[in-house]
Amino acid sequence: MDTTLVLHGLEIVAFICVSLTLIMQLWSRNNEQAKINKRLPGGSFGLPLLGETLKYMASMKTSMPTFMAEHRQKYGEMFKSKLMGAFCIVTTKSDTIKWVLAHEGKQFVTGYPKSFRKVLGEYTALSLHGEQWKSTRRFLVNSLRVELLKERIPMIEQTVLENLNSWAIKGCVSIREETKTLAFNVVAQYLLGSRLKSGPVNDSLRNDFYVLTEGLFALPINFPGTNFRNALEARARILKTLEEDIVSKPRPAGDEDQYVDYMDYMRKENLPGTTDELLREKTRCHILGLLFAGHETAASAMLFAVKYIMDNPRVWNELRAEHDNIQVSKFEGGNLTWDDYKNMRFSQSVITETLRLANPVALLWREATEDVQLNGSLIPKGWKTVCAIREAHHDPEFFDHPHEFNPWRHQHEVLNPAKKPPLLAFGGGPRYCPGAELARAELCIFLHHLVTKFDLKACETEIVSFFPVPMFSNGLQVRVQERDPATKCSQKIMAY
Ligand code: HEM
Repeated sequence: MDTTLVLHGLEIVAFICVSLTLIMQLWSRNNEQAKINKRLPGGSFGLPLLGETLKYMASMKTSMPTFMAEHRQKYGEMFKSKLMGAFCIVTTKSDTIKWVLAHEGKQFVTGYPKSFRKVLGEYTALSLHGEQWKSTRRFLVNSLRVELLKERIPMIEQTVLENLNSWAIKGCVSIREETKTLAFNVVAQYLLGSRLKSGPVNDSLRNDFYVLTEGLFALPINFPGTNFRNALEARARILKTLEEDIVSKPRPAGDEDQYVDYMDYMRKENLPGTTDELLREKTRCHILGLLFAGHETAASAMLFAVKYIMDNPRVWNELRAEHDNIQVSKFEGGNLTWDDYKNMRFSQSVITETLRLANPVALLWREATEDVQLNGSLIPKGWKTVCAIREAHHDPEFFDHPHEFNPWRHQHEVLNPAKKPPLLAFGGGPRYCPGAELARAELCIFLHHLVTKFDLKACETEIVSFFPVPMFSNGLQVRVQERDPATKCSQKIMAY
């Protein structure tokens, strides 16, 4: 037989075999996918590439976001979706969310979207997992511990007073701007001592954090003019400022400095592969992450607390009575103490209710490290699990009239303990916010001086929205006046 003919025949056989194998593989993969799909909860992946991202963002930019509630109604408490470029299972029920958060490092690890990790950096706590995260976490918990916080109460009070005293002079203020400045100054001093107290470096850093926040959950399109690109550039400027304007300058005597402390600590931890250059980069990134996490969240909580107490005279009066009582109990207007803070019970409920309705963190992101079976549905390995805490905070099963601002619902003595509302404002499980107590203390001190010294009046009607963070259309413009002397108390107020 002609050898060319034989070779030709063999080629055809080989071609058929390869094609058959490919078809079989494709078929089995489709089969596998079909089996997985059957085990996924209901839901929709939305548009190709974009998924449901734009739909979610558009909903969060309104005053009454309905994306999650509508999906929950249609598909149940867990549903599949595609958000920020990732296939995900969204959970909206507090029990399920708590379970997911509690299994950090086991079935789940942190899984924030690409834009978030790129903008905040790979070395911030929320991007790290495994041993690197554990050692950073130990440092965080230690540096934000209660004993240290107690010592810093005078510093926080001083910073609050400096900020608030300028309000009355200005007359009409943007509460968003003012609370951003205040919260930034508190956390900057907490971390870096007096170096960042005020001035042009402080101003430029704060402005860069505005830009950075806008890009955190933007589509990761690295093109001039996009929010993502602007945020990356802001990040680079922040890191440069930290290195050149803060760290390289001599530390004032008596200042604490978490930058140096973190570097020393990580050097001692001696994680494999850590060069000196990498250590400096990690440290800058760590401080950037803390400055961000510590001020954007607390500022947002202060902003919304102001709005809610202004809109609810009964709350304002009860809050004022609580703080007037504390004030008259002090000798000649002495400074606030840790015990005073611990006595601000109604204020704590106001803060909790503010965070329930307008938590600065709407979604917590995890990634499944293995196939997880949850509530009868599958979360496939490698998929994101999105914990919708804002939605859980509006669950009518736990919160009557969930859209109403009602701080009294958190006063546990009047609650049936079995129905204690599930609060996830500071997360849960091993990643529970290490700055929660600092944030609460700062907010309480802020409320104390606000309601005891000033009367507030809204300047205009503003529209609220919740993306990328909760905010008001004009930053909440408020007319601030010294408190009417007729309402000042000279005696302890007994009944409130
Ligand atoms: C009202 C204010 C605050 C709110 C609502 C808040 C909320 C949260 C939430 C929900 C988490 C968990 C994220 C997750 O599990 O994925 C978290 C983590 C974190 N928070 Fe806060 N936070 C606040 C204030 C602060 C402050 C003042 C600091 C520090 C100065 C801080 C530092 C951090 C850090 C470093 C983490 C990451 C912890 C880890 O990954 O182990 N936060 N925060």
